[in-house]
Amino acid sequence: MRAKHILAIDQGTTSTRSILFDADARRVSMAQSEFEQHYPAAGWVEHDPEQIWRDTVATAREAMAQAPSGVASVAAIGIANQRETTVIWDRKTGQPIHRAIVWQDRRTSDICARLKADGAEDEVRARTGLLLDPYFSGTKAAWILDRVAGARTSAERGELAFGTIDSFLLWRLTGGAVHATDVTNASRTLLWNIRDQCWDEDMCRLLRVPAAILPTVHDNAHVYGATTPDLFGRAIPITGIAGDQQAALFGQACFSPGSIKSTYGTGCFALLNTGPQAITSHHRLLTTPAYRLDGRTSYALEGSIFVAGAAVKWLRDGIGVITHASQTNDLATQVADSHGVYMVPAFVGLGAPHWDPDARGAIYGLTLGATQAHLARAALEAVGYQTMDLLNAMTADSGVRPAVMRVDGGMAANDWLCGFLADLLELPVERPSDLESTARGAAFLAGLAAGVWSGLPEIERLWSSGDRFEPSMTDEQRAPLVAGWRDALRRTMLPRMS
Ligand SMILES: Nc1ncnc2c1ncn2[C@@H]1O[C@H](COP(=O)(O)OP(=O)(O)O)[C@@H](O)[C@H]1O
Ligand SMILES: O=P(O)(O)OC[C@H](O)CO
Repeated sequence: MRAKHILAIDQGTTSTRSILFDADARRVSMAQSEFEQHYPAAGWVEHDPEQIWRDTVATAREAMAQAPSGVASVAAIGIANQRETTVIWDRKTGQPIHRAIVWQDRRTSDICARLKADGAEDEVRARTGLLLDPYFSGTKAAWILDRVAGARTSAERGELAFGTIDSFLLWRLTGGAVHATDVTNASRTLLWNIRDQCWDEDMCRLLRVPAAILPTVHDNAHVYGATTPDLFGRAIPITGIAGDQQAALFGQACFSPGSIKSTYGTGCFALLNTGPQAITSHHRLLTTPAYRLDGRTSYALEGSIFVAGAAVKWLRDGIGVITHASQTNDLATQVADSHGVYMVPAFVGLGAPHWDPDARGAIYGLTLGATQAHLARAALEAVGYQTMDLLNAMTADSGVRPAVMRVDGGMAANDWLCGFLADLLELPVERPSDLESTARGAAFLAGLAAGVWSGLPEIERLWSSGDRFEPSMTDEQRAPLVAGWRDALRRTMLPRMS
């Protein structure tokens, strides 16, 4: 093994992880900290940026301390982050002026509905690859500027900085020296023009976000800056940044057009690499940069499902049906089917391909025979059905039916889910030996810029397969299950459609 280590910071929706990788992309050490979710009103979700910052520093220190050679061997840092989550801070003090508004937050759905009614959506899609949905950062930033006293004026004077979590962490890690982000995070704001590769003045005007608050945008593998020496004992270069889902695509070595990965964390995000071509979706998927290296962009079609593991978390924390997430695997296996129970996990609205911010979760088909096991199975099945809907939309848009689906994220540890996915997608599902693809992707990007790895072919060779799940369900078995899902989905959206 060569001596160089890369520290990857994976700042996710529910936890902050720091993982040290060696030059063979093997995990050396890891530290993780779960943090508090704030729900100040129905449909609102916030995080405390100070807690995220404290956890980032603490987990990074812990991960490096666990390694035999400590901080000394760390060649570079890579950051992957929950995307869209919005922070605005004071450039002078470095203090956030409001709690971070999380990607799941629906508070700006009225603003989006108004813009849609004004006919802005086609233009928005053409410029940004996105749709008008409160998911993205732009309307969240405008909301903060409107609600915090004096913020809009300060923003226009250039006194405030906007960033997704990567940007906020970069600012703090560099002691306020660098206000930057990468192209994947920029592209989730509704303010970044994916074709011209610049902040879009018209979009800034439309969403009322002053350009003065926006960060500089770079390639994913880039020397962004260095940590202040007081943090970890010496300055460490920060040389890779990507939104977590793009980082996972990179960590899964999905470099060729037609390769696809699906990450099952809080939500589920499937990204299909479409190469240098930015495909416009006709099925309400997102067009998004997958990564930009040496100024060359590879694009992806993305399907975003807002609730995957979060439904399992709700079974555990919300209604106490289970005490541990992994129990869902055993429960699903105990029963022959879901007993006609369907869960539509629209807890924070529905993402792709429906984009219905006002839909809410529902459980259908309950009879007196329904048990805890059927409920757990229905929660897992819902994740499968939603992934199937995304894959069908991707195939319709791109003409590509991938040969295999690579999966990762905390929920991909669930064998039953992986088997059900293979059956529904009618594709082999491949799970890497280590599920931390997001962190590995951030490490790969940082390692590329730091000279630890020479290029994509070398990284491709470092990817290692764990388990493979082959489809075994017949069409006759699949058809009624899917019909039941379609019916449940229709019922969930129906009350507001009529
Ligand atoms: N064995 C399992 N079966 C089902 N769900 C699981 C399992 N293990 C973890 N999860 C779910 O996965 C999520 C955690 O995955 P993770 O990748 O850490 O999420 P994030 O990065 O979004 O914080 C939680 O929502 C949890 O409920
Ligand atoms: O925290 P995750 O892994 O669910 O990812 C969140 C996404 O980046 C939101 O777009």
